[in-house]
Amino acid sequence: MGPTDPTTTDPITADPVTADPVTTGPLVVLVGPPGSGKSSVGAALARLTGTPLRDTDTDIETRAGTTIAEIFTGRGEPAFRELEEQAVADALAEHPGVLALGGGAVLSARTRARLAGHPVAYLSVSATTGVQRVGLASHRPLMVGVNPRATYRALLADRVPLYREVARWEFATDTESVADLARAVADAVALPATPTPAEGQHR
Ligand SMILES: Nc1ncnc2c1ncn2[C@@H]1O[C@H](COP(=O)(O)OP(=O)(O)O)[C@@H](O)[C@H]1O
Ligand SMILES: O=C(O)C1=C[C@@H](OP(=O)(O)O)[C@@H](O)[C@H](O)C1
Ligand SMILES: [Mg+2]
Repeated sequence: MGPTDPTTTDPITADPVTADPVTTGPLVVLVGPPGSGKSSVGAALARLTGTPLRDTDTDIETRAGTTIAEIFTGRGEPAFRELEEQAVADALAEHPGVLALGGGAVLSARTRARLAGHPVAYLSVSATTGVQRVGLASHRPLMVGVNPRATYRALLADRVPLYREVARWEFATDTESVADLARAVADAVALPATPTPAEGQHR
């Protein structure tokens, strides 16, 4: 996907809204399903560009003082989604660097509207690779179940249109390394790469 017109729908009035590019906020926002590499590529991008990383899953756990798995089990998914909506809104308002969202953040219409105008990159992944990457990780409560592959396919069917709605760029991640993806995102979004001391030694 190349640059797209960041058009979305006002969550209150349902009127189409064409957002102007925002001039403050994160340098780049990463969206995509679990296992697409948002957290890993986000960390690599932050290192590459010498900018801070923020991951809304970490923010939610810090604020709640517990794990995402505990929030899902103890309070339920709707409670988690409310915390997530607030965490994304705060990070969009406050964070100037690389921002990785949780895979389900785009389920919120308010969040999708808030993302309009921000430089959003969608990391895509096939169901086969996505399931391999997340495995049966219990810290991803949505993936715990009898048939993770069917769960993951259903998740992709629901969400791929939403990732595409909010993103200006799309990167297929199945056969790319985290480092190559970080460079590709930095190039597309025109982020300046800052050589780390380790890279400098090879010059
Ligand atoms: N491009 C990639 N190639 C190989 N492994 C990857 C890639 N991206 C992510 N992974 C691995 O997949 C797992 C999930 O990655 P993570 O960054 O946590 O994804 P997300 O935040 O999108 O759920 C981690 O073990 C990570 O090392
Ligand atoms: O897809 C989802 O609904 C979720 C994805 C997770 O983040 P990652 O996409 O970083 O794994 C985390 O927010 C939570 O377990 C719910
Ligand atoms: Mg993550």
